[in-house]
Amino acid sequence: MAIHVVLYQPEIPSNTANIARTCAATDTALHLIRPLGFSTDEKMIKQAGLDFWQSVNITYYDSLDDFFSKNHGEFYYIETFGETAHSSFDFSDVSKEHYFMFGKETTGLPKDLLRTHKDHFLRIPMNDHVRSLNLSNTAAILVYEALRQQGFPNLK
Ligand SMILES: C[S@@+](CC[C@H](N)C(=O)[O-])C[C@H]1O[C@@H](n2cnc3c(N)ncnc32)[C@H](O)[C@@H]1O
Repeated sequence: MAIHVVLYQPEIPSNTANIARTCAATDTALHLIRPLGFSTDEKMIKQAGLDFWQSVNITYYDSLDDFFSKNHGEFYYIETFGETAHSSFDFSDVSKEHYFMFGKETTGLPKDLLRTHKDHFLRIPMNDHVRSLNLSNTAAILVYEALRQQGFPNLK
């Protein structure tokens, strides 16, 4: 899988459900870093009507360190305080693993990631009428930007 969505401690179930649907529709891997603000047990998934959940390639992690120790590739941090537009990087190489990490709804990504990865922090351009975009919209924007650059492989 060349495209990966990584959610850092997501809190709102409907956001993760929307993102999981996007991942299911685009063969994108989903990585969830705990703690999660909701349960993902079978009963909850069934009650929420998430019939696509089983077709998403989901991996769970106990911490950021756990995530980084198990994944290798190009990491991008999608955050309002990024200084580079999200479309400025080349995601077109399908032989590479592109990881897009998104922050939690209330507080975003940990600021200390900036110290070592500042040049890979990407912002989706917007004005200052709102503090941020909805998390699930931002994931869809990044996934589809990467897919557009890759020519929408295996999608119709
Ligand atoms: C609701 S935002 C909250 C984070 C934000 N730093 C804050 O505290 O105002 C949740 C997540 O959505 C993503 N996000 C929202 N708007 C964004 C934008 N314009 N550019 C990049 N990422 C954005 C980021 O991944 C962010 O961590």
